[in-house]
Amino acid sequence: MPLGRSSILAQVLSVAQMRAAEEALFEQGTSVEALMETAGRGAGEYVRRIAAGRPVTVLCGPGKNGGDGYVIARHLMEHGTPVRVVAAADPATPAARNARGLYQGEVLGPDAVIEGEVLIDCLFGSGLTRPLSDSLLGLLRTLAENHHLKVAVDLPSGVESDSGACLNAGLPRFDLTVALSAWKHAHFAMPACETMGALRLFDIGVAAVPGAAAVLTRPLFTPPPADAHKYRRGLLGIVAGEMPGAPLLSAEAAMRAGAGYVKLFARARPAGVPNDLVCHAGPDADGLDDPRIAALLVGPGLGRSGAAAERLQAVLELSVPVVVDADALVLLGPGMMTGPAVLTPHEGEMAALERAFGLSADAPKHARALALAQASGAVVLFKGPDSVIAAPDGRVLHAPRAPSWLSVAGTGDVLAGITASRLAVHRDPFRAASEGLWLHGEAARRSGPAFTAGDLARTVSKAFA
Ligand SMILES: NC(=O)C1=CN([C@@H]2O[C@H](COP(=O)(O)OP(=O)(O)OC[C@H]3O[C@@H](n4cnc5c(N)ncnc54)[C@H](O)[C@@H]3O)[C@@H](O)[C@H]2O)[C@@H](O)CC1
Ligand SMILES: Nc1ncnc2c1ncn2[C@@H]1O[C@H](COP(=O)(O)OP(=O)(O)O)[C@@H](O)[C@H]1O
Ligand SMILES: [K+]
Repeated sequence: MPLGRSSILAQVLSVAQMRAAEEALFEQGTSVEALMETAGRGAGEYVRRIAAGRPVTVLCGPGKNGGDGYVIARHLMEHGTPVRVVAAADPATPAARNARGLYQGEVLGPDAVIEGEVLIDCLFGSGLTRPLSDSLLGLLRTLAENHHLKVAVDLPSGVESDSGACLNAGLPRFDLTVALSAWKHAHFAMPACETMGALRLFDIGVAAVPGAAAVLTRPLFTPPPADAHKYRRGLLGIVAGEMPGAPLLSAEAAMRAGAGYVKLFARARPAGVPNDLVCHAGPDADGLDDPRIAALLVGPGLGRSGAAAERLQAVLELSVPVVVDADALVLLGPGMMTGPAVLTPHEGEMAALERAFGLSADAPKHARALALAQASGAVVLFKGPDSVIAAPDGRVLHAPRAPSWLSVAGTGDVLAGITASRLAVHRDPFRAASEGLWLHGEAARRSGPAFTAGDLARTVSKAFA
């Protein structure tokens, strides 16, 4: 079945994939000029609305991003918005030269002193290959300082499309970034994504690209079937360790994320176990061989001692679908996982895993997640302000920005609990990671400012709404 337009619009493309998708449109008879016209008019309409009659300065570079800028300027002129262009360099491609030729308005050189209301950055887009020269960086920064509202077209100049790296220090921040034709990795990767302001995408009709990454969109949740019972909805076992607080937080979240039954396995019943959480007290691995267990969570509060490592080994040998988080990630090595698994590292745990699996950390975040997924055979949910999910089969999902209030102790335990709960429901690790990450972000959005991890865990059921 062909993909619907909204699935195609969720795809996230590398520069090479973007060029290939563009080539496919050319082969169907579209010209570069026509594509630039569509893209420039689309972005121009966003600019016209946001400018609301205020004068606009468009900074144009030599490539196609600059070409888009001349189309935007012409669109604004035609609709009565005052506009002028600052040309940082002469157009260097036939399409950009054509766009400049069609624009009849004012074009100033890079030395002009300009102050104004709205700045449009069309200096460089996805074609940026090296840092901006000092003079171009100076021009961009001066214009940014002298305008109130700043809009980047496709990408802010100075940002590397495939990695989200900022190739210069001191790049300006934008209020809005209008992506053209498809999302790029940089739109979701730190540090670039933080400079972009609100994100919008303008569709120019590219087709689905096989193997492309995608943005995490709202999953489809259904209530339990009419004949559901607690075991059919999934029994989740949470393996406690040396510190009781973290697995209790995971359990609070897991009980609200869909599993029919959440059971805490601890050596002794910890203080503060809520009445609605069943606790199985006994020695290591006691009770974990219950065939009704659909999924396990191990790691939060586990500890890093020899005893903790043995406990982890015993859990992984059961080959039950498992979420491996926190301390367990630091104890994990090649060959230890025997069943379906989700790993949920933050940056520090990722670095430990890369050492254990002999992987390089010198790559964009999504590529690091994918390399670990392929080396370990597990789905990897690499957390942070720019969380990303990768599967061994090559699927990659970027999360949209989540509230930075999540940067508080214990929210990782909540994410692990939600993800494990989803895994107990359907035993599909990639789906569990996607649903877990989405519910976690949505619970954070619904929790308002300055929440605790406990508040977040108690908000998870509302995120289903
Ligand atoms: N891919 C598509 O389907 C479409 C792309 N369009 C636009 O085309 C853009 C990509 O165009 P280009 O590939 O021409 O790339 P850019 O416009 O980003 O510029 C690349 C040009 O600048 C040079 N360059 C790169 N880094 C430089 C630096 N630091 N200092 C000086 N020169 C540098 C390159 O050698 C190349 O000549 C997109 O971002 C988007 O705005 C749109 O026009 C329409 C459709
Ligand atoms: N600045 C931020 N913006 C958005 N999300 C964040 C930010 N910082 C952390 N998070 C999220 O919060 C959670 C923190 O998890 P983790 O680092 O394991 O903390 P802990 O071990 O204290 O639970 C992760 O899901 C992470 O993606
Ligand atoms: K730009």
